[in-house]
Amino acid sequence: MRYGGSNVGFAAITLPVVFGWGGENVSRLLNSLTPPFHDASGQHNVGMDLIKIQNAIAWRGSTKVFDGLNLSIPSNCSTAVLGPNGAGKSTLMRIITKKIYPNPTPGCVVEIFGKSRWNVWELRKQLGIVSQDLQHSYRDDVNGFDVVASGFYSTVGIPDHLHVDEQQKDRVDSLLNELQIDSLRDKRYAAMSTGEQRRFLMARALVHDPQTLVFDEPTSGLDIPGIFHYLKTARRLMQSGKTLVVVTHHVHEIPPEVSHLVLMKNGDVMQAGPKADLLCDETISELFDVPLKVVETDGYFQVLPA
Ligand SMILES: Nc1ncnc2c1ncn2[C@@H]1O[C@H](COP(=O)(O)OP(=O)(O)OP(=O)(O)O)[C@@H](O)[C@H]1O
Repeated sequence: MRYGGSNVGFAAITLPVVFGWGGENVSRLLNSLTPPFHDASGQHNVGMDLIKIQNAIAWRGSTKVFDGLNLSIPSNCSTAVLGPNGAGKSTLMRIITKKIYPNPTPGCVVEIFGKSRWNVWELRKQLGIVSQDLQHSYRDDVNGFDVVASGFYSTVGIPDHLHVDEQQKDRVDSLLNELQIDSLRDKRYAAMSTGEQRRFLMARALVHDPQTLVFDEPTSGLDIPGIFHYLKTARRLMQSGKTLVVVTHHVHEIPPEVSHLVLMKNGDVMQAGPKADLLCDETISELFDVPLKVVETDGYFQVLPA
């Protein structure tokens, strides 16, 4: 089945339209404005932030979510952005995925891989995203294969004018196999369980083999085996050299390999630093405004009422 349209694609189209540009030249121009994050060998430039946001003011409807947000996520380790409901995590995700833009005030910086301007399709090749928004974007009748293949085009489904070639089909099939969802290849996405849908979105995020993946509330709606499957997959990805950013309000979603934390509260960064320093009773109690005890077993964390 073939489908068109996506918010992600919309964002990619919006940039050129807003600036009055069009075509491939746009991508070339945008990418030439700042130095590339990757050098000629495809390695990350050392010391550059993965995401850097400075002085960002952002609104959702009539709510001012960020009033001068400063946040940075390092490129040399995996990070969890942790915070309670309403902290601004989804809004941050929308800024990263270019679904919303902060007010264009002087001093406002939003850099991803060291670049402030992106062709969103190019960005998708380097940043694989699994988000709640994406999970709910697919039409009921799209099948598993198309969900994954649509990652090549950052679309939701495969529009009629786009073609999935043999090499792309092979890549999709190998990812379905890797994530153990090949038996669901032709199943309707709407008829899949939440956990199955999440695995298809993970495969979709991996089609370009991006160095960096962003998982937004990755275990929301999953049962215990589903949570363990996510943790196992996330760990395997990090052990194979990928960088993960996990955006969550649950400490149990933070795999042992994640070493850096950004704690968000009330639209601001409360603290940021090594996980070992921040995942403690006092800091996590302050973050969630409730007395909590943090327990750790084999690098996995959980919180209990204090
Ligand atoms: N569409 C909207 N219109 C108005 N206010 C909104 C809208 N979406 C979010 N907000 C507000 O923006 C603030 C930040 O919300 P956001 O969804 O970014 O937080 P969050 O950390 O992702 O929360 P959660 O963990 O519950 O998903 C909240 O006060 C929320 O009520």
